[in-house]
Amino acid sequence: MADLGEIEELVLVGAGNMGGAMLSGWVAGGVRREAITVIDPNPSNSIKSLLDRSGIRHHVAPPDNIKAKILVLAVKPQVMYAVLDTLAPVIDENTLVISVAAGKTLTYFEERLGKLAMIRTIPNTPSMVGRGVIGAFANGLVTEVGREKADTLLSAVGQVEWVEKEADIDAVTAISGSGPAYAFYLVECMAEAGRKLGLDEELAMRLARGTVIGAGALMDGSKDDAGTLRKNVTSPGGTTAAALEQLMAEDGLQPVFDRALEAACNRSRELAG
Ligand SMILES: NC(=O)C1=CN([C@@H]2O[C@H](COP(=O)(O)OP(=O)(O)OC[C@H]3O[C@@H](n4cnc5c(N)ncnc54)[C@H](O)[C@@H]3O)[C@@H](O)[C@H]2O)C=CC1
Ligand SMILES: O=C(O)[C@@H]1CCC=N1
Repeated sequence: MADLGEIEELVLVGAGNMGGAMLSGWVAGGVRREAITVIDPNPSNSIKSLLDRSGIRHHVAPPDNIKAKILVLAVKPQVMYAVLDTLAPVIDENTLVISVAAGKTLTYFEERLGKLAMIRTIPNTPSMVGRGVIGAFANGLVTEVGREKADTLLSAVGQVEWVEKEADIDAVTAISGSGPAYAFYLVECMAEAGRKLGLDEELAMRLARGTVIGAGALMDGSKDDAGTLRKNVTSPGGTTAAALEQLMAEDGLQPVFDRALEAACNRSRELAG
């Protein structure tokens, strides 16, 4: 495992939700501030204050006095094309490129940046609190050392899962990339159902939110699988069984999740172009 303190010439392009989360993780994890350059024409106030506090170099456009050893691309897929056109000054043949953009394939990057060592990743928003899940795929030009460095950088914000086939990244995007939204939607639905049962709206939200947070923490500390944890809540003939009978009626939520994740996976493929 490489050491965050040994990272050199790390250039981050786009310091929004994802780029900003990674930047915070790197700073907290010990990447030297001199090793980082941020390129973002319009960083949020919180990122500006992190940059000011930590004294990290910041540019509104790619400077011509730095060659990135590692270049992290964290702009929206829709602006990626225009951004890639500006990056020649910060890239050479030794640059390792790491993309976090949904959908954008390694072929897309190779066609615009040339044949470089490249890693396509898909993180998720819990990366903001160091609890992300990050899917990653490396092309054949990534060395063992490059992969270790990338693993160390990504591990600063969460759990890294390497996949063997690039196509799997679309499915990873559908589960863990977009997945936090499904969990938040579950909280919204539980709270709304509680409100309909007569509870104060804010109380219902506190109960739903606390329950999902608590269930996550319980799962985190447990060796049991999700099904066993569910069965532990479910007394025969009790309240949970009554609720699950509704949730699992006919095929239950599975067909809904099948359709939802298929839609996300397809959208990820569409974003490739
Ligand atoms: N938000 C999410 O849950 C996830 C997002 N992603 C991917 O992460 C990437 C970034 O998404 P977010 O962080 O959510 O977007 P964001 O909008 O929060 O951040 C994008 C950042 O890029 C900056 N930017 C715009 N034009 C630029 C340019 N020409 N040069 C440099 N920086 C520029 C913006 O000022 C902004 O700070 C996207 O490609 C997205 O697909 C991946 C997984 C999850
Ligand atoms: O919705 C999106 O396209 C991005 C990628 C995964 C999560 N957010």
